[in-house]
Amino acid sequence: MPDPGAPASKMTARRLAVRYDGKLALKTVDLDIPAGRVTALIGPSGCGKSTFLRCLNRMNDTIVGARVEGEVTLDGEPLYGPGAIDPVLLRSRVGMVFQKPNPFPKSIYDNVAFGPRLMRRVAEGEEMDALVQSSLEQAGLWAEVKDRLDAKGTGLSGGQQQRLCIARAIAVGPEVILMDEPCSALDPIATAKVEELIDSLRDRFTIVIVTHSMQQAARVSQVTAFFHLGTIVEVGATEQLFTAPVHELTQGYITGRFG
Ligand SMILES: Nc1ncnc2c1ncn2[C@@H]1O[C@H](COP(=O)(O)OP(=O)(O)OP(=O)(O)O)[C@@H](O)[C@H]1O
Repeated sequence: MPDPGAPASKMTARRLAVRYDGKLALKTVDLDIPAGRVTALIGPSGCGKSTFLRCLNRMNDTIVGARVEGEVTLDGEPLYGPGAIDPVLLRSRVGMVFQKPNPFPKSIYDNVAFGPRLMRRVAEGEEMDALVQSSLEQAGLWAEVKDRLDAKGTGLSGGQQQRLCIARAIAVGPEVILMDEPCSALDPIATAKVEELIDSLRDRFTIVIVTHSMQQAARVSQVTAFFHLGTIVEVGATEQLFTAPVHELTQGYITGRFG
């Protein structure tokens, strides 16, 4: 029987398959992504985690030779095929934060204002100032940069740059934030800050994170999906998956026997 307390699915994937130059990288994956939760995607290198993540905001469209089959929905609306959401609108609803912090070579302020300006979301001046401030506050960076908003974003530390990229993603008002190994280029202190931030954001956003660190998945996520050779072997509540995995392959991976 369905659990009445379970959150609704914000996004769903059905029979999702991806080929690169004809070679199958993701094989008929089904996954429900619950609203207002952090979903972690784990698994050995090359198992298809990033490929899956990129399907959730059509980033695979930008890769020559990539072909996506199957269905993905956002609040029930299709991302692919007839009646699909416009990809530009989709990327404002489903934002992305990459492995390596990639601020634009612009001021801290202009980094955050970039998306809202492009989409003509808010007027310049007070309204934009307020949006920049609130985005930086939500990303836990405001206190550190409020006196130097004109300084280059690229001059910040790695951890600050990654939080700036999160502020930039937040500024366009997304509903879902995808993160592809967002801490892999950061030191442990910067990592801890970003992890705290992820936890604080899940009230307002649905988050999907690819991580190589099982400790990180256990710390930040409520749901974990274990990928292996292009398929999902097991998905469930994070605590359950790490303490009592059902599948032998999951057990092998989380105990470090392979991967
Ligand atoms: N742009 C691309 N062109 C061709 N093949 C690709 C491309 N991106 C990924 N692949 C292949 O698709 C498969 C899945 O890769 P993907 O990067 O999604 O895995 P991953 O689990 O995220 O790996 P990692 O943990 O190492 O980042 C791999 O065999 C990879 O070589």
